[in-house]
Amino acid sequence: MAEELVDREVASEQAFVDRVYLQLERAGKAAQQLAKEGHSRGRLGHEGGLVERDAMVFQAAKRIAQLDAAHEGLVFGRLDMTDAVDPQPRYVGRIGLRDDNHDSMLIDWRAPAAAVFYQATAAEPREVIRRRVLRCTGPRVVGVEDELLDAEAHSDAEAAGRDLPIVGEGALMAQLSRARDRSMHSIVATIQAEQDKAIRAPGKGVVSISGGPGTGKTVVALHRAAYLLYNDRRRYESGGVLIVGPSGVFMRYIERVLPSLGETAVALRSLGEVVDGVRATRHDEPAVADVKGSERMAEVVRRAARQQAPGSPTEFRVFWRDDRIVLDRGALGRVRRHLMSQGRRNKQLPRVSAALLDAMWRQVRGERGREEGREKFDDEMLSRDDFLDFALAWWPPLDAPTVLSWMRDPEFLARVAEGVLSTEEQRLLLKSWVSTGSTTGTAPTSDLSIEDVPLLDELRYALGDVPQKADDERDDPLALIEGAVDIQELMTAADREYAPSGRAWAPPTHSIDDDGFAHVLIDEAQDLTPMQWRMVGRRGRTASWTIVGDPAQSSWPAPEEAAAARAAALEGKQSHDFHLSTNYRNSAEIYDFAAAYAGRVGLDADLPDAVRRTGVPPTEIVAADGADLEATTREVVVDIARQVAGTVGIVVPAARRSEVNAWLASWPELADDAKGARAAIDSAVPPPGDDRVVVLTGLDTKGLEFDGIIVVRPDEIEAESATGRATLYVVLTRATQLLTTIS
Ligand SMILES: Nc1ncnc2c1ncn2[C@@H]1O[C@H](COP(=O)(O)OP(=O)(O)OP(=O)(O)O)[C@@H](O)[C@H]1O
Repeated sequence: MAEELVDREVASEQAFVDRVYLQLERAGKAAQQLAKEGHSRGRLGHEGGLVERDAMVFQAAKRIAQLDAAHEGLVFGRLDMTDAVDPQPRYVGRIGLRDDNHDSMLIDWRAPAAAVFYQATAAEPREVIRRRVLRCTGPRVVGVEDELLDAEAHSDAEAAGRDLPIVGEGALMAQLSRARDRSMHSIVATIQAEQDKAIRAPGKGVVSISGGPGTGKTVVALHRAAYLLYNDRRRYESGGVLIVGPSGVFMRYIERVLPSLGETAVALRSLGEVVDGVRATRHDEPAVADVKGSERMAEVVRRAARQQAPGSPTEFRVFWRDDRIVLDRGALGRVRRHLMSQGRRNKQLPRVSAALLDAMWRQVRGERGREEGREKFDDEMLSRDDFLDFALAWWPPLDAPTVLSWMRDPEFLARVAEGVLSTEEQRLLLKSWVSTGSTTGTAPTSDLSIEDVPLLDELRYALGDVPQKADDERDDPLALIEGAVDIQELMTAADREYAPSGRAWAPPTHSIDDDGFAHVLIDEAQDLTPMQWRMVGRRGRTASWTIVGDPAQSSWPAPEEAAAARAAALEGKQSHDFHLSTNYRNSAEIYDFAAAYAGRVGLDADLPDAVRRTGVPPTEIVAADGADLEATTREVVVDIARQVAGTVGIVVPAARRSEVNAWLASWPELADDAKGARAAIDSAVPPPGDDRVVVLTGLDTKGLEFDGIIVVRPDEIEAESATGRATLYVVLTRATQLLTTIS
């Protein structure tokens, strides 16, 4: 009987969903037609036609992308309101859709009219009688889950002849028990009231979202980005939304959420990719990372940017009429200081020759020379190759990688780090740089570590962009120093923000003037070093922000220093704080185990309630090193991979990663019968395809989740760095179903 009722309800929802898909197809065709018309207008050739074409094609393409992305679970919610408000059902979906009469068929989940879907509760039903979540696979309705919010209004409505049966076991539990795959999914159908508040907070100042593990901070922040884009598309699409997360693996884990919500106009960057054109994926060892992340590096880098280029000339001599002119160290030092006081180094390039000529002219004492005059003197010098070569070699246009490579020289580093870094700290820096690249010449950016990127960015800002030359001078480096240069007009973030809409976020330009965004969203913010805060701060000077984090999960050892850098990055902006209190990831058994660990080692953890019980507590196993450890790990991994349908993470100390990878490659049963599980060979590179089993270090697991977690040698993970206990706490909070530790 109950099954029949469910079938009947599913069938009736299917009829509505079918109508929606039909309408969607029509809307898609109309958009394509618009695109086609746009193209043929462009072919007319006149300028007006082209502008019109761009606008139309863009709008149409955007609409098509939106519709394509919407294909998964397009309709997910239904509200039945009290008679007084609306006797007709209201449907909520990933995008809004109207029928041919322009009446609303589907309400966009971000629209004000959809807010009640998330905010109504049994305590405060807000005229909602029944909230229904539709579970769909593509266009097929496979189930419905109802919640009765107002029993009194329900019996009134039924008495008045409306048929509102309550079926299912609750959408949230069904959603939380699903097997995990390699990407994060959107939660539009089951956003909880406290999460909804953070998602819909106004796009002003800083919205800060805190909460313990698994409370939905990441997924809420992503839905917030979609919400902001929906509500102020012009501002955020033209100004750009920057989303920063801890690692490349994490960015790939979350990258599908926004497109599935119909949004593609965002820049998703890991901390190693924040600077345009740079992509670092390797971490330095913890002791080195601590030095590179410290705010003190800003001073070291600033000094480096002011140093004379190593190997550049220190003297220039020339005869002119009766005078012997010598620019010696002292004279050049004065010119250098004068130029440096005028602003960023590269910005001074157009002034270099004039400043040198000033200093030289002062040495012209002879009568003949004086009589011929300054103008003649300048003309003659500027036509001499030796002068121009000198000027260019003495004040060359510099890029950040080059100056960073200077710091690989111990003497140079000692000079710029004096009084700021200890000898031991300098040794650590040198060790990390010398082991990865040459000590001379320009440095490639390909061997940079994630911790080098903020140093590079700091240098970009200390040096300034090399002024752009006019097109006809582009190939002539000397054009830079021959006085007037046509500096390309660059748009600031504010210009872009208010540029005519219809143009998406501009592509990377590598120019610091184009670094700014309209919104900056930082995930796992507790891990940002002071230098990383400086880097992201520069991208959000005029932006609104969303900042997400949990201090107990922090792997930065000096929290006060990071807090100060964060405050400086957000200076003058008002903060609105939201706190999430329910853990949706871990089973209660697993989270209790992790929370007990946090208490035992003295972490000041924010402890959420875990709402789902599985009846399976974590397992602790002891194994001796060597063959025993491998055999035990193998047994546990194979067992867990068979028990869970989704992903499995083997978390190991960094020093054991290659060892465990080698084991994995040699275990045939993983390939054969553990339900399609195969071993990933290197966790630094995310495995291809849909491998279910991966090997990760503790730091790699930040922000991720797996159905099963096996922790190999937790004590070693704990001892790996000064913040190893926080890292192990993170590791223990990654599993949705099964957790085993092997000590
Ligand atoms: N309202 C919800 N409905 C369904 N699933 C949810 C909901 N909120 C959170 N989740 C799920 O809970 C899990 C944890 O979410 P998320 O990763 O965003 O948490 P987090 O707070 O960022 O975690 P951590 O700080 O531990 O990395 C995800 O699988 C997410 O989809």
